[in-house]
Amino acid sequence: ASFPVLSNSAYADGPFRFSPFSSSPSPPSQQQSDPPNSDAKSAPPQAADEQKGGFDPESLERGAKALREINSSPHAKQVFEIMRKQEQTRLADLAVEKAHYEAVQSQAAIDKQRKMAEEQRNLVQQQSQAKAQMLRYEDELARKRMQTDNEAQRRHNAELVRMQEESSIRKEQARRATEEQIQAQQRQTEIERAEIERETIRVKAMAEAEGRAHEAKLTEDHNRRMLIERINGEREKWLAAINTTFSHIEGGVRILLTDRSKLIMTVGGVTALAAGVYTTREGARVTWGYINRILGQPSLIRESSIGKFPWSGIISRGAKNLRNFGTAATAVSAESKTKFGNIVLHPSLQRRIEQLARATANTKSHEAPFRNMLFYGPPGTGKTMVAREIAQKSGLDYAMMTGGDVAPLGPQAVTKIHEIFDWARKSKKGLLLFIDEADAFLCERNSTHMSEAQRSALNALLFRTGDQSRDIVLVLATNRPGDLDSAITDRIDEVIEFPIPQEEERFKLLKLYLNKYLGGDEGEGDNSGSSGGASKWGSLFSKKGAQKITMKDLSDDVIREAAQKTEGFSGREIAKLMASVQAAVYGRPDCILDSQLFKEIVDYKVAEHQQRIKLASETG
Ligand SMILES: Nc1ncnc2c1ncn2[C@@H]1O[C@H](COP(=O)(O)OP(=O)(O)OP(=O)(O)O)[C@@H](O)[C@H]1O
Repeated sequence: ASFPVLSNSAYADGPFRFSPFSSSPSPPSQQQSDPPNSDAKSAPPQAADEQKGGFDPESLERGAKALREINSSPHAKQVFEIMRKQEQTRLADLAVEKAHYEAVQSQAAIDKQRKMAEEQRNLVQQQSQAKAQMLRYEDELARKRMQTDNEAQRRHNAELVRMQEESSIRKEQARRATEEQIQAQQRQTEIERAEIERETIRVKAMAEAEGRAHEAKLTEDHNRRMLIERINGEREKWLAAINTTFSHIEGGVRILLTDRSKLIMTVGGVTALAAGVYTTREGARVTWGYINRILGQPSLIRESSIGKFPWSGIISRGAKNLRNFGTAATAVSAESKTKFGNIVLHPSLQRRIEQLARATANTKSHEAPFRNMLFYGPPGTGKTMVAREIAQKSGLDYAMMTGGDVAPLGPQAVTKIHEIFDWARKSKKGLLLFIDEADAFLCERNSTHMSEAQRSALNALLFRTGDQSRDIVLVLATNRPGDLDSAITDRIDEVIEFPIPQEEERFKLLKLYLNKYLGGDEGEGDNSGSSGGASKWGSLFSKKGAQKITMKDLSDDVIREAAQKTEGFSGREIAKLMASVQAAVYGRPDCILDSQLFKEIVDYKVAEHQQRIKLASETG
C-alpha cells in the first residue's frame, strides 16, 4: 500500500487540509474522471472555478504528482523518514510551545499568587494599622477619662477643704462670740460690783453728811437770826438817809420849777452830757475797729506765734512765743530742736519731716524762696501735729487756720484772705501759714458744692500765692488730696503722705500714750482732741489727790501683742484706746492696770474698730 505523501510546502500551502495518513485521496474518482486536459481546461478560469464550486484541484494534483515522484524515487524511504522526523520536530516544537505556554501560565499563576500575597500583606498591614489606631484611641480615651476623674477628684478635694475651712471659721467665730459674751459678762459683773461698792460708800458718806448737815443747820439758824437783826438796823439807817435825800431833791425841783432860767440850763446840760457819752462810745468803737483791722491778727487765724497786737507780744503771749520759738538762727543751730519727740512716724517719713523742718528754717537765712507743702493721708495720722511741729521747729512765725472757717464768712471771705496775706507780710522772720482741712475751701473750682463766695476766696488765695514767696510757706493738710483744685496742687513743692501706722509704729504709739496717760507724763505734748482731754482729766484726778495708777505685769510683750491686734488703727485711734484704758483704770477702786484689763480694752476697741469699718463699707 502506498501512502499519499505531501511535501511540506504542499501541505502548508494547499487550500485543502487533510491528514497525510488518510486511506484514500479524495476525491479520487473525480481526479480520474476529470483529466487535466478536459474541456473545462480550455474554459476561462473563472468559469472553471464556478464549475468546480470554487475548489482548486491543482495543488492536489501537484501533491499527487509529488507523491508519485516520491514513490518512484529510490530515496522514498529517506524522504519518508525525513517527513517523519519533520513531523516529530513539529511535534517537539508543539511540545516546546506547550511547555512555553505552561511556563507562561505558571508565571501568571505565580504573579497572581504574588499579587494575592501582596494584597494579603497590605490587608494585614491595614488591619494592624487600624488596630494600632484603635489602641491609641482607646489609650487616649482612657487618659481623658483618667484626667476627668482626677479633675473631679481635685474639685471634690477642694470642695472638701473649703467646707472644712468654712466649718473651722464658723467654729472660730462661735468661739470668739462665746468668749466675747463671757468677757462682756465679766465686764458687766465687774461694773456691777464697782457700782455696789460705790453705792455702799455713797450711803456711808450720806450718813456722815446728814450728821454734818444737822450741825450746819443749827449754826445756820443762829447766823440767820443775827443777819436779820443786822439787816433791820441797816434798813432803818438807809430809810432815814433816803428820806433826807428826797427832801433835798424836792426842794431843788421846786426851785427849778419856779425859776425858768435855771430849768433851761439844767435840761441843756443833761442833753449835752448824754450826747457826749454816746459820741465818745461810738467813736471809740469805730477807732478800735480801725486799729484792730490795721494792727490786729486776722479773725481767720486760729492760732499764731505772733501776738494779737504789736504790744501784746511784749506783755504776755509774745514773750511766751519768743521763748518757745526763738529766732531762726537758734532754731537751726540746735539739732535737737528738730526732733519730733511726741510724734511717732515711720523712720523714713520722720527723717524727711526733720529734713524739711531744717530746710524751711534755713531757707530764710539763705534768702531762697520757700517751698510749699501738702500733707495728705487718712484722718488721725498726725498731719496737723507734724505741721504744727514743723512750724514751731522751723523758727519762723506760724499761723494756723482751718479751711472750714472760710465758707461761713460768705462774701467777706475774700477780704479776710487778703487780710491774712497783708498781715503775714509784717512778720520779719517769715510766716508758715498752715491750712488744716484745706479741701474745705480749696476744692476743685468746677465743683457743684462750691459757693460763689468760696470760689472767690480760692481765687484770692491763688492770686496771692501765684509767685514763689520769700515771706510765706504754705502748708496744706487734707484727707482728700484728690479734691484739691489743680491750680492749688500746682503751687505745691513737697507732697508728703501720712500712712496708717505699721506694727512697729503702733507699738511705739502705745508706749508713748501709756506713758502719757498712765505713767504720770501727762502735762506734756499735744493736748488737742479727745485724747488730750482725757489726759487733762488724768492730771485733774491726780492733782485732787486721787489714788495713783499702779501698773502690774504690763510687759513689752503684752504691748506688742496689742500692737499686732490693732492693725489698721490710726494714731488718733491708738491715743483714744489708751484714753479708754485710763478711764477704765480710774473706774476701778484700786486704780490698778494689769495685763488682763489692758487686753480686754484692746480687744473691745479692736472689735469696735472692725464694726466701724463694716458699717462704713455697708453704707459707703
Ligand atoms: N504719728 C502720731 N504720733 C503721735 N500721735 C499721733 C500721731 N498721729 C495721730 N496722733 C494722735 O492723734 C491725734 C490727731 O492727730 P492729728 O490731728 O495730727 O491728725 P490729722 O492727720 O491731722 O487728722 P485729721 O485729718 O482728722 O485732721 C493727735 O492729737 C495725737 O494724739
